[in-house]
Amino acid sequence: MCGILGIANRNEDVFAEIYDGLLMLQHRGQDASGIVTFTGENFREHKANGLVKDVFNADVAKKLTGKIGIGHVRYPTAGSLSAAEAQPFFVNAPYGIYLVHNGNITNTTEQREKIIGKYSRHLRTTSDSEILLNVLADKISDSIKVNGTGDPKRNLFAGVKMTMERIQGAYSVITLIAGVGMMAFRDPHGIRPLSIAQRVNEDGGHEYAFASEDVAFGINGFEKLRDVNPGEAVLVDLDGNMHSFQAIEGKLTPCIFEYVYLARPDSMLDGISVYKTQLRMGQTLAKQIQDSGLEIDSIIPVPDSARPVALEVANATGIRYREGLVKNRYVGRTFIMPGQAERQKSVRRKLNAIPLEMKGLNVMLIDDSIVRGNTIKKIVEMCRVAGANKVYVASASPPVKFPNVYGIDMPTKRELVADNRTLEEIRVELGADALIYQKLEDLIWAAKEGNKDIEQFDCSCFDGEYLTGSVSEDYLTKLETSGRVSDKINDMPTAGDSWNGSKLATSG
Ligand SMILES: O=P(O)(O)OC[C@H]1O[C@H](OP(=O)(O)OP(=O)(O)O)[C@H](O)[C@@H]1O
Ligand SMILES: NC(=O)CC[C@H](N)C(=O)O
Ligand SMILES: [Mg+2]
Repeated sequence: MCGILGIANRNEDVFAEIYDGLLMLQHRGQDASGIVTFTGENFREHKANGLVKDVFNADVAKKLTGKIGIGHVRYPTAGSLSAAEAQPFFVNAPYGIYLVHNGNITNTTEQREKIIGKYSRHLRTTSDSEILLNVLADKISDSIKVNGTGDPKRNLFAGVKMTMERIQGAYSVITLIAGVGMMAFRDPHGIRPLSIAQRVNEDGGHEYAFASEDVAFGINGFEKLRDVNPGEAVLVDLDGNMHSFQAIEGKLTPCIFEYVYLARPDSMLDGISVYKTQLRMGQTLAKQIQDSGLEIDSIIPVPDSARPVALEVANATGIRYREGLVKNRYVGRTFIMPGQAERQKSVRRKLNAIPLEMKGLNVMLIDDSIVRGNTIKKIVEMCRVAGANKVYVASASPPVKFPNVYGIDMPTKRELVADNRTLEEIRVELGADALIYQKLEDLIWAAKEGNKDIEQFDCSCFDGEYLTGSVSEDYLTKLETSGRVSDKINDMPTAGDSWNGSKLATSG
């Protein structure tokens, strides 16, 4: 998961608004940030590894003039952690296109070969997003060859259609095109979120924005219009007009993990409130906790993301809710930290138990998810040291058993604590006195209640069912052997290095 954002203003420079919007999306990626604006003649770009607040400063703000621009916060799922792979990415033909991407492309090996071999293009990085951009550029060029340069909109939409026919995986994308405008598109399954917003400016003219989550709109006075449809492309031209094109027929199957952990609770994704979904997850989990017959003194959330679920578990069971773990607000999300050793250390830095809420008590810890088990294992240990009598654990989502190939960096089975273990074995591994997992059907119910038109969710990390093509056993084996992107700290080309095709064959 990354965060993407684009704003097209009519009168004012856009940098400050993109900056503020990216701050609202920071939870989606903490490794790198980037913004590019278009002045009417030139692009102005700045990107680097780091948080939004650290990457941009007043000098950069002065340089990034222009009324239209796009931005990105990165949490890598392909390639490496190199600063050269921070987004946006650029190709200078046709038009000059910048691209930001949230998701993960699964047929990169074959597409990389085509780009380098058949189309004689050069790729500078190991990023899947750079491949996506080059395929898009090729396809727009193909359309220009047939239709001429007269109608950029026609060429862009035709290019997106052909790209969607060639690229597989998950992609929510915003592009900035010199002399044309800003175009967003979403893969035919709509796996990652993307929405459109509108604002009426002082002259009564309409201005538009795109963002991964609508939480990025309000801060700039935009109001959400709708989600981008799966398989749809939407262009906002430099005159401020919006055009939409259903490039290929889509079927919405959004990633259910967005509602569990990735998105902010104050966001609405595809018509579903993340917060309300989490409350419903609390109701179903409460039933299982009640049925377990465990004697529980207090319900304690693992801050931050498990709070809404735990609150509702407490309401539904009548067991008191207590804040037994204090979070150090200066340490970021640990799940998306690079490197396993780093993640384990940061759990301890991040959370501390309150002995008063532990001593002699039977506590039920609630977390939104248990992935590698780093977080909960350390917390169980902490609660025992703080004097808890019994430490029970409940996860608001089912066991994570399968790699995610659609934009969450959990590519290998072996790192998942639920892999190849029975419930009892997981409990022992985590050191808990009891362990309860949400049932998948209950999680699906909790999300679906928010929008009954959605027939299916992408639940691949829970059930191993991959809804797009090209996720073969072979692809998964390759992922298993190449490991997590965020562990490839020693595998980092520096900004400006070029990587050749053969080096990249293993990078998914
Ligand atoms: O089993 P693990 O591999 O440890 O991962 C699961 C944990 O990671 C996430 O929390 P994180 O600390 O990233 O962020 P949060 O503060 O938003 O809950 C998630 O909420 C779980 O607590
Ligand atoms: N998490 C994401 O959406 C990542 C986007 C892209 N695959 C990258 O690694 O940079
Ligand atoms: Mg957490």
